[in-house]
Amino acid sequence: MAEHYYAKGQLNQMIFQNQQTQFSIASISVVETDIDIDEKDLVVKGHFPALTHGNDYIFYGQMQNHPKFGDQLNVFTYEKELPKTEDSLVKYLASDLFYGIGEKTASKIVDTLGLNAVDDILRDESKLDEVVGLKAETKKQFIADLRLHQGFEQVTVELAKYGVGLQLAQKLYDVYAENTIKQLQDNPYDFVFYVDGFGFQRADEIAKTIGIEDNHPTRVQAGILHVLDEESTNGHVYVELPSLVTRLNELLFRGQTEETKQSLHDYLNQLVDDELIVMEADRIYLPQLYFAEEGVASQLTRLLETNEDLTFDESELMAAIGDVEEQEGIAYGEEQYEAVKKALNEKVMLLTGGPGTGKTTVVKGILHCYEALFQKKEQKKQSDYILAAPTGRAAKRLTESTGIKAKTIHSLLGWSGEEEFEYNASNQLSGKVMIVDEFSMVDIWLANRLLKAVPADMKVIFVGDEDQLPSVGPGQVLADLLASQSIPVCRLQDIYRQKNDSYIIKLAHDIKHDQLPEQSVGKKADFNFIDTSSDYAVDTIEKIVTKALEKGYSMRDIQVLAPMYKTKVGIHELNDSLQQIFNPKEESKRELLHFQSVYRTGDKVIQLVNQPEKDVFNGDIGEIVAVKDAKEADSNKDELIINFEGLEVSYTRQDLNQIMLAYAISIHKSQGSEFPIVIMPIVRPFKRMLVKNLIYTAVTRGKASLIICGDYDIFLEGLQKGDAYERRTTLVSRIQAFLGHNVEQVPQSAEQNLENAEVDEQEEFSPYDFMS
Ligand SMILES: Nc1ncnc2c1ncn2[C@@H]1O[C@H](COP(=O)(O)OP(=O)(O)OP(=O)(O)O)[C@@H](O)[C@H]1O
Repeated sequence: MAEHYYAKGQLNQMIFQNQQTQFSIASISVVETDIDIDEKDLVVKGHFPALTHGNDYIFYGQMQNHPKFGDQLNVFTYEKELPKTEDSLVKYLASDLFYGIGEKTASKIVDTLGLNAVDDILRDESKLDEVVGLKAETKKQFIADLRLHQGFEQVTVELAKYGVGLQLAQKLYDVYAENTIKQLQDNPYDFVFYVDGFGFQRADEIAKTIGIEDNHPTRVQAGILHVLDEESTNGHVYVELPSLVTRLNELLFRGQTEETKQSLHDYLNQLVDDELIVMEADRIYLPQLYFAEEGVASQLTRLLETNEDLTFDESELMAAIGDVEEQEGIAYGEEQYEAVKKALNEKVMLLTGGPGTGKTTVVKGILHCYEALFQKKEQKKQSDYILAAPTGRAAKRLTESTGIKAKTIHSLLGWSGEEEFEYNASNQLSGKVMIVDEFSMVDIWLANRLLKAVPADMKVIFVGDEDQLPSVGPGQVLADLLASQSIPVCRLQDIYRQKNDSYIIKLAHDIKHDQLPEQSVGKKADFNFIDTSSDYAVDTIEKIVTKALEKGYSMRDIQVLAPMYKTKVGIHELNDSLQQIFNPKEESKRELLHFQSVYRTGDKVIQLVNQPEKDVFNGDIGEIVAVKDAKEADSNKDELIINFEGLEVSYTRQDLNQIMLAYAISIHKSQGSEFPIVIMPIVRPFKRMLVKNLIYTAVTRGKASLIICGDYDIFLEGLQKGDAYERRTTLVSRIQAFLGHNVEQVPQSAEQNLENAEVDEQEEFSPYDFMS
């Protein structure tokens, strides 16, 4: 901090304040400074909370000359000195910072406890009992507020010494509160795994400052976990030893020697002994991913080997299918009929096929035929069927198409968000048939959890499109199950939906089979490719959206999909522009500012993470129905109320990083959903991201209309890049090993780990614990 200037003073006026980001500009009247200025007033600018009158503040930072506003102090950190007179202390305690404390109560506190009231209460909460007439609730809230404000300020001052500015300090404080500094001194690497935006390099610099040596186990261990974490964020289940060694040497020991390389091996062995990583041959796993793979393989083996066979008469099956055909007004194709039959016969089955091949039709057939053949004598029991999907929207679609309530996998398993799943190996689900749709989206960790909860007499049918993107989390479970050739499969190839006039379906299947027109196909009934450069893509999309709205389509019908958040045609930019069209600013619409975003009543938003306790899940799309300010909300905090298909959920500012505007969403987030109109920019800045299964996933989201705008050559190039998302997994060989096919030797140490009673303890971590 030596290079920083300081200025001590009192607030004249808050010029600007963004409550959420805490970005503030204020004018202060200076009483003491080392800055060479003549005026008494100084503008200070940076990330700090609203200042209150009557307090002394000390700001540290760099001077900057703003062309329009003149000299300003760019604040790096600040300290607040507590009020020094009884009057100003009363004003401070009666300010908006302390909920429920008015001037009368504030005076009482100061009269009773004097000028040291704040310090005394922070040291010993029972001091507040000396103030007569304070309700228990008020006391509790006051102490919490005091700790929040005072604690945060103390922490920011300390953190500044380690080069951590106010914005990051706020994030650290949200997680560690008053333990922030202790955690920093014990193990700053912890921040990398639990605080969004806290990088390994920064932790490493702090570690150096506090004297953690290069070869210190804490550092090396953090480095290894960091590399494994990054790899799992990219979808990989393991890292190969040579590549881990290279990465670690780069990360930890620039200018490595053979000696450090050797010690790295020693650390790896130590970590294996401590069960913090698992090594199998030359592969290194985070334990939770290793055990998830083992779990999926062993659970599938259990089901395949123990589940009972069902027997039924073929003529009865034909009669049952006949009923469904009559109901639906269609004739089941041969492969569809075979799929229904196989699903009834097999204990576990994979049903895969591109769009419009009749996966849903087969699911309906399975449900109807199971009921007709095996529940003949009983009353129809819906409780025998479990239908599930990885996202809320996919579950809703499945419910609509089958007439049976489908749940998200998380809610099916009873996830509370923090504790274990309610349904697990020792408390399994009940039912006879489980069908899981959109299975390509299920990652290795969730697949393991799901399979554990399946009882031995339940049939399992996994439905998915193998050409879509793999799961966001690690693994590629559907692709691996198919590749294992150990589980019965039905692949539907014939296309039924809008057989003659749907170009979307034709395009999807052409992409799948690598048959692409060289020339832009231009306009079709349900498809259009509009040539445009990246400079005009946003404009073009705005025009298309405006036209669609004029034609009577609603915000819910129209979905823009893009592969990237940044760049001038990225999701953020698109959302900013499209918000003006879909839901422009109006007097009557309330707004809430959050970082760079404005949320207003009527906005379409997307949930970005699973929140099982609120029953909202990653990818759910909702609409803001109310914006409340703190005075109106029960929580006494600013709130957004979002309606997700009838379910109203409230979000305080703290929760707002869980949502974003959803006029444009990522292709990854669109998995499992379909929209009447899909608009997709395919432009040069996206080139790096565009690969076949990404484009295929986007194309297959459009139900009635798909409009691509951009550069046809970039589109073709993307479609020719097929393997960019290949993931490192070992599920195929594990399944084969468990089933006794093509057995690969599992090393002794891993076997021991498996037998070890601590396996369950390991599994309590989820890969999400390591992913931001
Ligand atoms: N055998 C058939 N004869 C006539 N129409 C059929 C047949 N099978 C399916 N269809 C129709 O084709 C359309 C697509 O079928 P379905 O929704 O079952 O396919 P899907 O594979 O689930 O498609 P998607 O993945 O795109 O949702 C539906 O309208 C369905 O009624």
